[in-house]
Amino acid sequence: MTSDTELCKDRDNFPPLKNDLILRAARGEYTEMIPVWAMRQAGRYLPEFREVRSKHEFFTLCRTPSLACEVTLQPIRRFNLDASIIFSDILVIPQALGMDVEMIPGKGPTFIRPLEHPKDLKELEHDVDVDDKLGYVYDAITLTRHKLEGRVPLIGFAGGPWTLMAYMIEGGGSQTMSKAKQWLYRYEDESHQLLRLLVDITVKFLVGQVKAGAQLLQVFESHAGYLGRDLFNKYSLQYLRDICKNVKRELVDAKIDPVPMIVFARGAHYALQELASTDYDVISVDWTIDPKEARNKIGGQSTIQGNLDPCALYANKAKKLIGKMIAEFGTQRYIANLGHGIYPNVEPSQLDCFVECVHAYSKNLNAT
Ligand SMILES: Cc1c2[nH]c(c1CCC(=O)O)Cc1[nH]c(c(CCC(=O)O)c1C)Cc1[nH]c(c(CCC(=O)O)c1C)Cc1[nH]c(c(CCC(=O)O)c1C)C2
Repeated sequence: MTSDTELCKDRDNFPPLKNDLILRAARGEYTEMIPVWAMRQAGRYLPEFREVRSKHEFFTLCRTPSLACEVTLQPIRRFNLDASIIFSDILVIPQALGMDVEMIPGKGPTFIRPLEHPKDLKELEHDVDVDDKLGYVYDAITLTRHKLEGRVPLIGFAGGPWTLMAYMIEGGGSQTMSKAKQWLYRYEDESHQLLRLLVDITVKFLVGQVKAGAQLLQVFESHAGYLGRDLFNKYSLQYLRDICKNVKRELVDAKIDPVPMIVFARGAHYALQELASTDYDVISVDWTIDPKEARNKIGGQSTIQGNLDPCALYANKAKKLIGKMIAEFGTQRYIANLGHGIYPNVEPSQLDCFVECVHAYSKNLNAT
């Protein structure tokens, strides 16, 4: 038996992939049924996650490859999902830049000393060795690729630069993002400086994740909706575009096949056309966007991911809502998902119903 410590470093002998549905959908190839996964599929709605979590602090889970691997696999054991996503958090990048973040029960991630003024940028570690600081994520990815035994592809991820900037300034969640937006209006140059720093680190981090075994990548620009068209175009779009372009270029330069990339700019209705003109292969949309409108705006060149309201899983007639979503998106160039992360009080059986319904309905539609 090879130990976890050895498997964490073995990037050469991954088991062959048995289910490539999501990769085919991302590349625009035919899929006999719609691939499906759920954002935050590893998490508190699963009793087995709460059990592990009760014994370990959140960031200890992220930093311990065997634990991160275990909670990544939990939803894969239970449901017929078509992708796994490595258990980690978008806030590991601010941590790598030298900021302390704690997970406070009932409150969520909290920065001990958020950025208050542009002069605080000097305190960040500008020459951070990403591969060294975040090597624990790479080890978790490599180990998980082995332990998945090729059942489904493994997704790596990072936060979008504006979303990370917002957390670094707000110090945690916020209703308005008014402190972070104040920077955008008042300290334009310093905002761009911070966003560029985040882009550089994110590119290295995502390339490192692919080298470690990630088979797709998703960028979570979860706070896009706070911006509106003008601020989004100025402070998010170009940086999201650069991340994708640079990750793909660096992989080609390193003679590694680029992997499909997904962008989730939550709330960015106004930017669907622009996002479709970037190099991202998949545009992920939230539940407030109408499927047909999304298709029209995004066009035929990109795959769409989304977008069931996470609360629709509570409905007595969830199957009907899932059927409607599939009928509207169609079965091709489509990855079924929720419009945002699954909530902690969802019953695991409700996610099972989502997965099974997507598969059954789409197989049926493809057969007719
Ligand atoms: C399970 C979990 C995670 N993060 C947090 C939790 C719950 C904390 C706990 O157990 O105490 C805290 C945790 N981490 C964060 C939050 C949101 C805080 C807030 O804005 O109020 C919380 C509660 C920050 C965060 N973290 C993440 C995002 C982007 C996605 C999104 O928009 O939801 C964001 C915004 C990404 C993330 N976070 C996580 C994953 C795991 C992989 C999976 O999807 O299964 C991923 C992809 C894991």
